[in-house]
Amino acid sequence: MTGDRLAIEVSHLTKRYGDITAVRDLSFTVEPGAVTGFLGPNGAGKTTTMRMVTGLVSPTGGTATIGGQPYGRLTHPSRTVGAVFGGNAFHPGHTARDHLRVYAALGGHPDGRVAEVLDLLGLAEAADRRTRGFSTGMRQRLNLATALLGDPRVLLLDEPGNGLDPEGMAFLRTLLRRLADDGRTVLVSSHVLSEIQQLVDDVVVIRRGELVTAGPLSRLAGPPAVLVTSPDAEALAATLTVGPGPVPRVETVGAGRLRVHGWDAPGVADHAAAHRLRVHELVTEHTGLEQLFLRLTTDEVTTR
Ligand SMILES: Nc1ncnc2c1ncn2[C@@H]1O[C@H](COP(=O)(O)OP(=O)(O)OP(=O)(O)O)[C@@H](O)[C@H]1O
Repeated sequence: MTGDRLAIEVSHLTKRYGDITAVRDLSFTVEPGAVTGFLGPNGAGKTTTMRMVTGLVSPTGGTATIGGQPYGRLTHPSRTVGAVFGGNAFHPGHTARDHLRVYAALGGHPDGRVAEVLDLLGLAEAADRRTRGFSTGMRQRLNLATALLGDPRVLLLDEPGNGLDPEGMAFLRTLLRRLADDGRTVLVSSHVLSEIQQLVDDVVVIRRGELVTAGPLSRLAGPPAVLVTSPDAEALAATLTVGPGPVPRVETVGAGRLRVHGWDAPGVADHAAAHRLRVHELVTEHTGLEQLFLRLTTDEVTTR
C-alpha cells in the first residue's frame, strides 16, 4: 500500500554563516517514489541544505518544504520525515533495543514498532547487545532504524555509505529501493558519485552551495563518443563536418586519431566506407560517471 507522496521542494534557499555562503539561491525538487542522490564535493553545502529541510538550521533566505509544508509546520514531524546525519547519539551501555525504545517513546510511536525496525534493518540478532561493541555498519543500521521508527514518508540520509562494506551497501540498496517503491521520498547525500551510483535513480549535483545539474542519473552521462583510428583521419574529419544533414563534432586527438561526438560507431563506419576512406579501429567511449561528476564539480568546467 502506498500512502502520501510528499515531494521535498527547495526554493531559492540561501544560508550564510558570517562571510561564508554555505548555500546560495538553491532550488530543486526531490520526487516521491525514487531514490535521489544529493551530490557535491566536501563543503558544497549538502549537510547544511538537509539540515534546513529538517528544520535544524534556519535559512537566511528562501524556503524548504515537505509536501508543501515547512518542517516546523508538519503535524507529525517524526511520522513524516526520518533523517540520519553523521555521528550517533547512542548510550554505549544501552542495547539497540533500549535505544529504539527510548526514541519510540519520545516520538510517540508504539513499542511494537521497535521489533519491526530491528527486523527491517537486519538487527534482530544484535538487538540485546550493548551499542558500545557495534561496528560502523551496525551503527549505521541502528541510526536508520531510529529514523524509520515513525514509518516516515520522507527519508533524508547524510552520507549513508560512509564506512559500509559491500554487503552493507547491498543491504542499503535493497532497503532504499523498497522504501522508494512504496512511494516514499528518499534523499541520500554523498561526495563520491561511485559510492551511491548503484543506489540512486535521480541526482541533484551542487557545488559551492549552488545547483550544477539535476535530473535522472541516466541522462547525466550523455551520448557516447567514438574514437576513430584511421590513416585517412584528416580527410575523414573534413568529410564528416560538411553535411548534408546533421554533422558530428569532431576532435583531433593526435596523428591519425579522431574523437567523433554525436554519431555512433556504425554511422562513422558507413560514412567512411561511402567516402572510400580507411578505418583501422573504432572504439565507443562511454564517459565514466565519476569522471563526469568530477568535471561537473571542479572549477575549470563549464556545464551543459
Ligand atoms: N555552523 C557553521 N558555521 C560556519 N560555517 C559552516 C557551518 N556549517 C557549515 N559551514 C560551512 O558551510 C559550507 C558547507 O558545509 P556543509 O557541511 O553543508 O557541506 P557538505 O557538502 O555537507 O560537505 P561534506 O561533504 O564535507 O559533509 C562549508 O564551507 C562549511 O565550512
